[in-house]
Amino acid sequence: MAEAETRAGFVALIGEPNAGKSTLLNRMVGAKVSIVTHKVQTTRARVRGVAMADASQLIFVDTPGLFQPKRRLDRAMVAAAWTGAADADVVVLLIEATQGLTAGVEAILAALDEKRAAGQPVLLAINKIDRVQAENLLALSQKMNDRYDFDGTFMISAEKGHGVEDLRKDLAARVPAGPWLYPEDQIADLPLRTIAAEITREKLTLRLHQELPYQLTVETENWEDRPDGSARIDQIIYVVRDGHKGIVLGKKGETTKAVGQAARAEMEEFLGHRVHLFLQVKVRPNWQEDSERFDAMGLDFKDGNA
Ligand SMILES: Nc1nc2c(ncn2[C@@H]2O[C@H](COP(=O)(O)OP(=O)(O)OP(=O)(O)O)[C@@H](O)[C@H]2O)c(=O)[nH]1
Repeated sequence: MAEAETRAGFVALIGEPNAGKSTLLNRMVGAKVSIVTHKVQTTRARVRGVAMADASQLIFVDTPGLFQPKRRLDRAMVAAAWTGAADADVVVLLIEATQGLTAGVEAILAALDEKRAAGQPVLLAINKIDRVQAENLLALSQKMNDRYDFDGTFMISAEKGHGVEDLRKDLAARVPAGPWLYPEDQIADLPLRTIAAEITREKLTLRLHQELPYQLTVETENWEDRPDGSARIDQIIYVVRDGHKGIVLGKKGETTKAVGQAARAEMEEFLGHRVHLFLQVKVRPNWQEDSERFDAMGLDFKDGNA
């Protein structure tokens, strides 16, 4: 008997900030490749994870949150999101059951009407169903399907896992027949340096709350694998103003120290070996306007129409 036919394809997850894209990706892929926090707009790099579903390989393009672009960097993020969606074999629009058909979701649907490639299937996944009543959910599903011709509707809780298997199975059947594109054990094609920088940025965001989450960036400057199996990782936290340096450092450097400890622990868990992490805080004014940095973050500025 012939073996099951292999399939492989790209799946774009799109949705408003905070819809739960990273949570869903992590659950599908089964490893923490995209950073989840309670803050909106955490996905700055284009993160892809690879999930296996029966004989199918699903390559997820986790797009940055789609929102109204204000600065040049933001426009590049939106362009990156659409680039991912345009190339995908299947698009999954993730919305929040608690929010429903918001103006933001409307804007995405309008953009989909315009940009959707011929024959490109678009699925609707209503997320966070653990937080709403069943009858409200059915009404929302009806409303969404009246508004847009979805190829399928799934009700899920990315966090709790409800409905995720059904979505995975459906995606597995939709991607085209063909050889797998990634080795089976490969979970992400993001460079480890970027993942390490994202981990530190997540810890900073959690620690600093309201203070300046959107105005700093983290870069991994140096990574040295040591003969004893550990790694020395040097990172720089860039802030835009001198006054921010003190906030990031904290009294006697205690904020940076706590961030470093939390980030190191997570890096060790992710990498499976010991890490010596060194953090420095530097001022770099207007990094958001610095187009050279976009490539380093996985964003293609050329598509940014800025
Ligand atoms: N109750 C509940 N919360 C969820 C669920 N899925 C995600 N969340 C929470 O919603 C918040 C946002 O989730 P993320 O996965 O970071 O959302 P995102 O769409 O990737 O957000 P951006 O990176 O800002 O685009 C987090 O606090 C999650 O824990 C769910 O099924 N139920």
